[in-house]
Amino acid sequence: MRLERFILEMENAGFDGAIVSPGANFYYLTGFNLHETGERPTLLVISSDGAYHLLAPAMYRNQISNFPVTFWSDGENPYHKLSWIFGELKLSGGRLLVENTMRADWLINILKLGNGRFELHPLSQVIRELRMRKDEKEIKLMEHAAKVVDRVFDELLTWDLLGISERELALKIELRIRELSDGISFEPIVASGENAANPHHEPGERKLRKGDMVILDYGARWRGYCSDITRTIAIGKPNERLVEIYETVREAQEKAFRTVREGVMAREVDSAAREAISKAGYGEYFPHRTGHGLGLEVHEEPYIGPDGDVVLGEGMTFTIEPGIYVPGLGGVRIEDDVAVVDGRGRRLTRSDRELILL
Ligand SMILES: CC(C)C[C@H](N)C(=O)N1CCC[C@H]1C(=O)O
Repeated sequence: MRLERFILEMENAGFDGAIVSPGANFYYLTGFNLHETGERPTLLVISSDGAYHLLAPAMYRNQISNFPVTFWSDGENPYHKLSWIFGELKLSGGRLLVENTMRADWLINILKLGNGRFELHPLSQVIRELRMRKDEKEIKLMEHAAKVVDRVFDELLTWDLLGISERELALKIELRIRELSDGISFEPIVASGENAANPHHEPGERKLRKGDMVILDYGARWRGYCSDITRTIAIGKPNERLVEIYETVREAQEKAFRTVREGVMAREVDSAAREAISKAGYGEYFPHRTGHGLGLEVHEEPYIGPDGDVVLGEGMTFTIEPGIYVPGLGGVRIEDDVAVVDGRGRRLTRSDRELILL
């Protein structure tokens, strides 16, 4: 069980306990998807002695079973109950891990209860090692999420794209992802023409026209796990320079993928892509890392950048997505999701990477 493995790691690292609020780590450890509790304090308290207890709003009563839990109702003070939980778990002080993204008001109240006796550290310090290595079941879920985005890509190539606005196309992509999966893993990016020079362009009213290169970046979620794909397509014949840029990015992506194997540093994958792009004279137009870990979150460890000091290992899953962005002209990005399986890189997304002219 994940929670037991986590407790072991936490104890080995010399921590007395952990406090986890809703989010990917909470889901990873409990299996409960309580992402919507908002401002209502919801906290998983774990002691390195092996005991754990959840504090949750009473309105989530039906979503939590077979787990030690104390509910609080609107109008009650949840921190009185949290204080009781600390007592039960004998957590009166010491070194505690806390969720990196915990709300400040919850954190302040926890510190008050600790009365100066808690020394807080980020949870990621211990949980990152567990989260980074996916087991077979997790990889299967990610494969499913990847299949959904591949299918959406196949389908969108049959849509009438000439004259559609970026916003409309992003909506159509989102709708189709929602029909085929549990939802989107992030708001789709549709960046056409000169807008494609912005890696995180927000789809707007610009309509797709002949000669455009269009970056499409979108993802699906399946049973908590994410996919993330980018393809760049051309509407009619694009300008020669953009075709050259496309081929450079395609080669960079391929070279980076071929570098993936167990024992290689994340930064080696990044430099394979970066070198190919720099050699073609576009180094200054590649402003971001080559990729990022992917799993319960769309951005997680290991990060595949120039400073990537993680040694790639079995079960790690990440994207490879080099890009070139030239202001006033446009841009190209090609992205696949990759898993390290049997020591080698395996592409989870498999859509065509040749330049497609519509
Ligand atoms: C959530 C993002 C928009 C997904 C996207 N595929 C992505 O991760 N990136 C696009 C440009 C670089 C990269 C990033 O690191 O943000």
